[in-house]
Amino acid sequence: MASDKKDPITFCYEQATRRTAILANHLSPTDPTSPPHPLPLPNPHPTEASSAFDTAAFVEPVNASTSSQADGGQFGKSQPYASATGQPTKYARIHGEVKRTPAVWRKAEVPGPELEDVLYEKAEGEGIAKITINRPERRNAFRPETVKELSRAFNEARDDPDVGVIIFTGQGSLAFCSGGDQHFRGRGGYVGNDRVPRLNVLDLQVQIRRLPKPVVAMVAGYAVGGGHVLHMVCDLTIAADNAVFGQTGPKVGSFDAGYGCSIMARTIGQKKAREMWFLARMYTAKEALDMGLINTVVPVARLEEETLIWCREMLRNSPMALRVLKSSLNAVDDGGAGLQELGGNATLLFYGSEEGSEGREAYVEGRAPDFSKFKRLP
Ligand SMILES: CC(C)(COP(=O)(O)OP(=O)(O)OC[C@H]1O[C@@H](n2cnc3c(N)ncnc32)[C@H](O)[C@@H]1OP(=O)(O)O)[C@@H](O)C(=O)NCCC(=O)NCCSC(=O)c1cc(O)c2ccccc2c1O
Repeated sequence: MASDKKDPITFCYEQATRRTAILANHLSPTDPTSPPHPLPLPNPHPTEASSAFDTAAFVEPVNASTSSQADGGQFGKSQPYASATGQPTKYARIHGEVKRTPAVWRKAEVPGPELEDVLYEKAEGEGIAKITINRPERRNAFRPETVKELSRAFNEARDDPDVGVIIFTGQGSLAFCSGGDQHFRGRGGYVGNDRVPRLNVLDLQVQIRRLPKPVVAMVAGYAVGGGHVLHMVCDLTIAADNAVFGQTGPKVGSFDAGYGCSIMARTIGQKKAREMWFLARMYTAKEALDMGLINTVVPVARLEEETLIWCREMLRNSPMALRVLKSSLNAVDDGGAGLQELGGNATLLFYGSEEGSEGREAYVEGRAPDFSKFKRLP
C-alpha cells in the first residue's frame, strides 16, 4: 500500500537507528553513569517528542539471540522494555529506565536476641530487604540456630510494610548455602544448642513459599543440598557465573522428599529431577539456566547490580497483583494449603470493598445489612 511506503530519508534513518541500537546494545558499558551509546544520530523529525529516552538505548525486538534469558544475561542486559518498533514504547517513556545504582544497605533490627549467623539489612529509601546467611567458613551451611534466625528475619521482612521484595543470599562469593551443617547432624535431625534434634529448615521452606512478597535468591558459588532446596523455594533465582547447583543428599545419607522433589520436578521436569537426585551431580550456572532452574546468569561482579534491577522492576508493579499471583502460582501445586493461601487473598480484597464493609458496619450498628445495592455481575 502507498501509505506503507516511506520516504528514503526516513527509511535510511530508521535502518541506521536500528543498527546503531543493536551495536549500542553490545557495546554499552555497565557503568550506569555512562551515556547509553557512543554514536548519536540526528533526528530527521525534530518536532517529534524528545523524550528522556535515547532511541538507541532500545534494542531490536526480543528474540532468542537478544534476550537476556537467552544469552544468560552474560552481556549484562536487562531488557524490560522490549519494543516491536525499535522505538521506546509509551510505557518506557513514562516510567524511565530502572536505576542500576548500588543499594545503600543499613543493618535493620530483628526483634529478639542479636543475630549471630544471619545478617538482616534494608536498602535505604527502597523497599528491599536483604537476608544473608553469614557462615562463609562453612560455605554458609546452616545449623538449627541459623534456621531459627532466618525464620525471624523473614518474619520481620514479611511484617514490615516498607519491604516489598526480599533478597536471600549467602555471605561471600563461594557459596549461597551448602545445606545442613553435617557437624550438627545427629540421629533425629540437626542438633542445636537445646540438644533437640530438628529438621527445622522444612518450616523455613514453607515460610518462604507462603511469604506474600517476592523472595529472590541471589546465588554466587555453591547452592547444594538443603541450600539448593532453599533457592528452589524462592520465587526467582539470579545466579553468578560461578554458581554451582546440585543435590548431595544421596552421597551423604540424606534426601529431601518434600519440596526438594516436588518443586524441583515442577520446575525442571521429572527426568531432570530424577537425574539431579539419583546421580547427585553438580551443574554449572549455564546448565541450570538451560534447564529452567534459575532465571538469569550474570558475571559474579554484577550479581547484586542485576538482582537489584529485578527487585526494582518488581517494586514498580502492584504489590497486590504480585501477592495474588504468587499465591495462585503456589495454589496449583499446594493442594488445600495453596487454596487457603489464595482464598485468604480473596478475603483480604473483599474486606477492602464496599460490599464487605457493609456487612461489618451493619453488624456494628445493629442493623440488617443492605446488600441489594451490590450488583450480581455476570
Ligand atoms: C559445598 C562444597 C561442594 C564446597 O566444596 P569446597 O571444596 O569449595 O569447600 P570445602 O569442602 O573445603 O568446604 C569448606 C569448609 O566448609 C565446610 N562445609 C562445607 N559444607 C558443609 C556442610 N554442609 N556441613 C558442614 N561443613 C561444611 C567444610 O567442611 C570445610 O570446612 P573445614 O573446616 O574442613 O575447612 C562442599 O563443602 C560440600 O560438598 N559440602 C557438603 C554439602 C552437603 O552434603 N550438604 C548437606 C546435604 S543434606 C542437607 O543439607 C539437608 C538438610 C536438612 O535440614 C534436611 C531436612 C530435611 C530433609 C532433608 C534435609 C537435607 O538433605
